[in-house]
Amino acid sequence: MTVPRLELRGITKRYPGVLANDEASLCVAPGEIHAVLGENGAGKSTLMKIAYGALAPDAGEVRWDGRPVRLASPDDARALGMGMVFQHFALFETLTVAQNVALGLPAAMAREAARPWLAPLIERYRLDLDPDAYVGDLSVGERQRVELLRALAARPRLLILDEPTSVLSSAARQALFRTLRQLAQEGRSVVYISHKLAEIRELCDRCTVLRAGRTVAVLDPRATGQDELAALMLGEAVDRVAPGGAASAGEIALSVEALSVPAGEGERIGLREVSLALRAGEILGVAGVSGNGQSALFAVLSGERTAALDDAVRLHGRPIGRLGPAARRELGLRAIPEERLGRGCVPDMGLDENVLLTAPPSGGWLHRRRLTAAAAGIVSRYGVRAASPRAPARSLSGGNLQRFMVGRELEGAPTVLVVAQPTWGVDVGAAARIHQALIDLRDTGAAVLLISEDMDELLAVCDRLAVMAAGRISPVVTRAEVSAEALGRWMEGGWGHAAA
Ligand SMILES: Nc1ncnc2c1ncn2[C@@H]1O[C@H](COP(=O)(O)OP(=O)(O)OP(=O)(O)O)[C@@H](O)[C@H]1O
Repeated sequence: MTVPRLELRGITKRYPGVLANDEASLCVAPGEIHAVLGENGAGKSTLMKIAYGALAPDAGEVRWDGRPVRLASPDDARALGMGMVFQHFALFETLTVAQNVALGLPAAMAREAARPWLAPLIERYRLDLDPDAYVGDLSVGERQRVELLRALAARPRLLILDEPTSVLSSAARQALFRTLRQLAQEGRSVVYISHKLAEIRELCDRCTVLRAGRTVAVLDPRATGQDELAALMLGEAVDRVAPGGAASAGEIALSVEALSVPAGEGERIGLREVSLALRAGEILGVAGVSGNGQSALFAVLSGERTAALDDAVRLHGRPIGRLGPAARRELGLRAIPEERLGRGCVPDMGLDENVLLTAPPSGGWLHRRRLTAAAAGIVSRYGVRAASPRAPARSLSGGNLQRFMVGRELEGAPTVLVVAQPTWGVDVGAAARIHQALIDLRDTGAAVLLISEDMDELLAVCDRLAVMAAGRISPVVTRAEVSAEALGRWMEGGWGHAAA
């Protein structure tokens, strides 16, 4: 039998009130693409941080090439030949792509020497990045690709990817898969964490399933059905989303008219002549590869960025272009951004205090007990795993924080909801619950604008769809009229001919 490249034995890790890993194990062979699957909070990230030396286990052993190793820090793991792409970005915004890559390389590799082979590396992995661009000017999708590039630059013998495809287009995902298969053929190992069961079945040779911190199965994902995989990780079957009756769209609830805005901080593209009318009682999807103006669209609709003129944006017919987010919330508009930490939540504040962020108390009085009760309500209704309703936001697993934020905004009973990538990082069970919640909200007559890169998600819940490309928006089509080819063409900005 070949010696495993990486082996984790009996790993236990306890946080206050939570047993994140409970004698968990993982065994990855050379040249293998190995999936780690588990519901939100199952302990995947914790286990990976331990493998990568970012976290010390309370008990258990890490083995590399058959020998026990003590990893005091990620530097030790990198020195062995491990690379990792984290779910949350750890990039320097004031530095360029090339500088960020150089900083990620082991000191032994000449840093300046990175420059000449960087462009071919970007080309080879189809990462579509400018080495001289400042990371601060890049979109979320592009930053994700910088993280990936940084890991690949060190030529790792084992690469851990924590939900790498959540912000990739399907073409980029296929390119990534080709790359990962190539890495595996070269004898390198890949550990692949994802909630996307279809991807795991397409890409991975083996799959370790975690439930409540324990390893409950190691299997061949290709020989296991999707429903079976979901049931294994959740311990129960997943409810199917009921799309509900055909929506009877009502009055225009939110609209922008020929709006152009320059690219904001952290954006490459702004909005170019965007007109959009969202109606009550419908879910309108905005598809497209991130970095094409979606964040500018989100910002001008949520009020994070105000327009020069009041009537550039209208809510229920009322000009609101110059109103900020709080004033728009008063008028019934809620917005859920794609970045969870920092923008949607204050990481060091408790969940109860985070409720306060978008629901300030009436009369100016703070009732801590009421806040805690509100947070507890969201925690139970949206199945959020948290040590308590007062637990700091940063102590939640990524997917659980996303559930909490979606729940918090839905509880505000908005008449208009603008939401970006609502199921980024959530497991299949929670994704189904969030989709159902959006459909239920629509059925109450609310208008929902869903900005997403996930075509399956858009087709599952939207009544009408448009595509964003290069800061422009395509014609809007109903779900019945949608063709995958047309959408693909539109994502390249080619609706001039398509619409004719
Ligand atoms: N720094 C921390 N402090 C307290 N609890 C934590 C901390 N980090 C993680 N936890 C808890 O440990 C458990 C496992 O979290 P982990 O992030 O490993 O889950 P995960 O499987 O990666 O989830 P997801 O799919 O949502 O990313 C969760 O209950 C989480 O709340």
